Amino acid sequence: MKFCLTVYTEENTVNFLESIKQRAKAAGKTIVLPETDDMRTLKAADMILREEIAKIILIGSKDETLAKADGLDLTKAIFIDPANYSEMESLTAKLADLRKEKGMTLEDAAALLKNDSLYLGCMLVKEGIADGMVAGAVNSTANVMRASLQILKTAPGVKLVSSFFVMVVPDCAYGENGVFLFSDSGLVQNPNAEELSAIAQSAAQSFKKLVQAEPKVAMLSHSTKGSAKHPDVDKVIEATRLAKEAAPDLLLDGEFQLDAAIVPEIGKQKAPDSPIAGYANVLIFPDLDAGNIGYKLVERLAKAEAYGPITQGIAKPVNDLSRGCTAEDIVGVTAITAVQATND
Ligand SMILES: CC(C)(COP(=O)(O)OP(=O)(O)OC[C@H]1O[C@@H](n2cnc3c(N)ncnc32)[C@H](O)[C@@H]1OP(=O)(O)O)[C@@H](O)C(=O)NCCC(=O)NCCS
Ligand SMILES: CC(=O)OP(=O)(O)O
Repeated sequence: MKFCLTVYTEENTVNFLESIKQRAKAAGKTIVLPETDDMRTLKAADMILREEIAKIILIGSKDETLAKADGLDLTKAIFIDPANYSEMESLTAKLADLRKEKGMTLEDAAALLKNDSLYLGCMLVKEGIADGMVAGAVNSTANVMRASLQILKTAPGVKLVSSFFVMVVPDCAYGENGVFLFSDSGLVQNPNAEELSAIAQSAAQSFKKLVQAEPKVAMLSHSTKGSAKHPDVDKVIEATRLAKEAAPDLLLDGEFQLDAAIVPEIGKQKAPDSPIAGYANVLIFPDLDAGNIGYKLVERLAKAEAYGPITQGIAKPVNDLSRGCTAEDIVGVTAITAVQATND
């Protein structure tokens, strides 16, 4: 089922999220939330189950979790307790086999699955017991991503896993009526030109899948079309060239300063020959410092909704959260994860 998202009103937050939730509901996917000790996660599970956005697996003891979840309805959650889960032995053998070249023994795998719910969650996704995982309310991004990268690996034909945020900016006419994709704001620390080009191409696909509109991709820099000279600028120019070569049909251009990328009048002034200057809805940051600082600025100062970091290029969807997230953020990222798990 497809929902048209090309028209946003000033209530674009509601439109984006509601559309994603409807698509998630129709998909009927199962998502594992491994951070069961976190109250925001339990509140999110309650909301997700009540709204029937996805089926939920919680990792941990059912009795202990229900005792903590006073006032919440988690009766429809599936509990997987590492202390008595029937598949533990088989998952242990599979994990040890997967990581044997890295020196992992059966004992190591058993200890990891028993003590680290991120690894157990990723194995549930790997084995198809869950369709995706959402974590990071408690764990750092590096820990969430390391577990998923080690177990799930990249999708076929993809060399690099990276991440993005869907930013829904209130009262904003820029981008897709205030909806943007920012990448990479969470994972790849210092991409070279080739990696930056890969990030841009993945981000365009992610935008198409989630926002269901035509991506217009801006390669961001502190320079617009040669206005500044520096090796950092050269990197973005080369990444732009590589991305255009690899995906000639993509509406992608650069290098742009942020204003030239999203403000039509400034785009026209600084880059008059560009087909997308001033109209970009996918913003590719030159490195993780810029991307992470950029999304937090827009989230905190413009009061934007920030969904992510969402992973792209991974074999199956595992998504991270900021440790500063709310229960509502977890609901949104879970819905996005369920949509990512679909084939449409
Ligand atoms: C995610 C992160 C931990 C990976 O770091 P790392 O040091 O490469 O981790 P590891 O060496 O343990 O790598 C784990 C595996 O993932 C692979 N991998 C790492 N990054 C990858 C990427 N971007 N794409 C695909 N595979 C990747 C490695 O090759 C390795 O595979 P292997 O163990 O099968 O050989 C690192 O990129 C990171 O810390 N990023 C920043 C996260 C962060 O703090 N963000 C800010 C807040 S959002
Ligand atoms: C995405 C991000 O910045 O995560 P955290 O705030 O948890 O570091």
